[in-house]
Amino acid sequence: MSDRFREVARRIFSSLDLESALFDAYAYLKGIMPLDGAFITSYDHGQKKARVIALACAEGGVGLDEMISISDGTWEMMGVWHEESRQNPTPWIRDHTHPINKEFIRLVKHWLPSVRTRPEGSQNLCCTISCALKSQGEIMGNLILAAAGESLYNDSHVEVMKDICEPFGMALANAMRFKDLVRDHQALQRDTRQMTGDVMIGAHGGLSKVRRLIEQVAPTESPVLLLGETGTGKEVVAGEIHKLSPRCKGPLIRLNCGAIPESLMDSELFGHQKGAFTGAFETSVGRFERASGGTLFLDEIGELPMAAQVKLLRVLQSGEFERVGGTRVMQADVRIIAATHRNLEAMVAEGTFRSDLWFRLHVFPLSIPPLRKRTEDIPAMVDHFILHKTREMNLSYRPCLAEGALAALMDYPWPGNVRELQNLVERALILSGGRPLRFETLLDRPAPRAETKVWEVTEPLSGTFDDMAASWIRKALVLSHGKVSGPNGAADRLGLHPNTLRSKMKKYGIRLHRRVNVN
Ligand SMILES: Nc1ncnc2c1ncn2[C@@H]1O[C@H](COP(=O)(O)OP(=O)(O)OP(=O)(O)O)[C@@H](O)[C@H]1O
Repeated sequence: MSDRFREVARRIFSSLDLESALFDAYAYLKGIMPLDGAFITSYDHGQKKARVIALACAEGGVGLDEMISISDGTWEMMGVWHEESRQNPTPWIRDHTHPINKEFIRLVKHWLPSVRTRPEGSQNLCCTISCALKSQGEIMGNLILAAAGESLYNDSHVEVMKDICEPFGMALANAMRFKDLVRDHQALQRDTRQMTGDVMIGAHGGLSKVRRLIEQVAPTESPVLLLGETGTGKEVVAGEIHKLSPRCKGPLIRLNCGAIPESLMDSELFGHQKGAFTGAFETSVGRFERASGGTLFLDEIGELPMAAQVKLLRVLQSGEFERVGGTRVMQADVRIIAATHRNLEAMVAEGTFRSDLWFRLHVFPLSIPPLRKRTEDIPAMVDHFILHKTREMNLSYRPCLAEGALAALMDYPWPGNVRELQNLVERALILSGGRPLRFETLLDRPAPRAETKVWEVTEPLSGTFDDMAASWIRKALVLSHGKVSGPNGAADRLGLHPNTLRSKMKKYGIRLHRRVNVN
């Protein structure tokens, strides 16, 4: 394997964006041969049109995916070339006098506005060297390298082309497959949204204020922080923001920060190069790259480990990131929506969430009220869930509600919010056997009632908050026999991270080398 092959392969496979990979390869090739532009094209023989998939020149890489009509004369010559390339893949040199190159200059002027504005004549001489790009024996397209001037390419450049056409062919095939996958994924997302209703119930009721805020923030690029109890619809709101944003044609990619082990978090966010760590058998694309041009929804952001918080902050500040084990700096082209059911401000005070990251995310906080505070939405939600669950469950009938059923729902505190209501409707449908739906018995259990505890103050306050906190820490240390971390340790009993507990012990002057006094 030649060094040229290795270097070009490394560059052309460095990114799923064919245009940036092509620009990387172009920068390398420009150092070893005359070069002003590199083009990856394919031809539609039915329509007699050329498709420019990507091009790279001094200004950078551009992904075009544009169809251009070609004159009949040129098309015939292209047909001959295409047929010959099928039989014999030797690269072709075309000098500045070749008629195809005259047509090529016309196309280059069309694709590159900067060429049009250069002094007349400076771009009118053009040599090209091109080769067919094949994958599994099929011609997928062509690589055309072009330089302004006369008779610039010779046999040594043919050897370069022979070396590099294979990785270019594979990269083109992968890029086309990736594009298909993205298209499939978007279609699937559309279908899923249609199946689940793709509507935010309550937009004109209990969520009307939320709806107004969504409409105000969606057109901007600002990060949004969604706050609300579990199941209130934070993901639904994130979807609405994305849908109404200028990024709506791009992907909406979700990462549940609470579901990824800490050791894999960097790789999930930023991707990794093959061999970056034990088990990294393949290069993997992270969520930042997958969300490129769209929105990255970071759910359960409060669960993001400290080390990952630092890295996320760095990306939000610089707009750049690298894959784990990679050397190439990539631009982050995403809009961030984060969500949490936790009190991030308290976490910042406690030292478990970085204050600088909180400031970055807290640009536009949007609170979604719990369902018990917008019971007016319950009837429409029940209707909506009955409609969609009967479809999903392939039921031939659509049951109605029994008398008093709605009243029972309106009276319930809904600790699990909309998700709990959705599950309840599904359970009632399964049990109904076609009879009117009733919920009373399903609700007949001691629900964990949020916000219903009545606090009674029987004693006056004695001491400050710090005094109380220090006293609790001492008690927890006594109960855990001085053990700070681990199961049944003081940190565990207090619901704190051991490091947080240690820093608080330092703050309150609590030491462990002698018996801890409770008071
Ligand atoms: N306003 C709404 N209209 C229609 N469906 C909703 C609405 N709000 C929530 N849902 C449905 O309720 C379920 C839970 O919503 P979602 O996952 O968005 O909640 P969440 O706040 O993100 O929950 P968690 O905090 O657990 O991640 C989903 O199936 C969602 O489709």
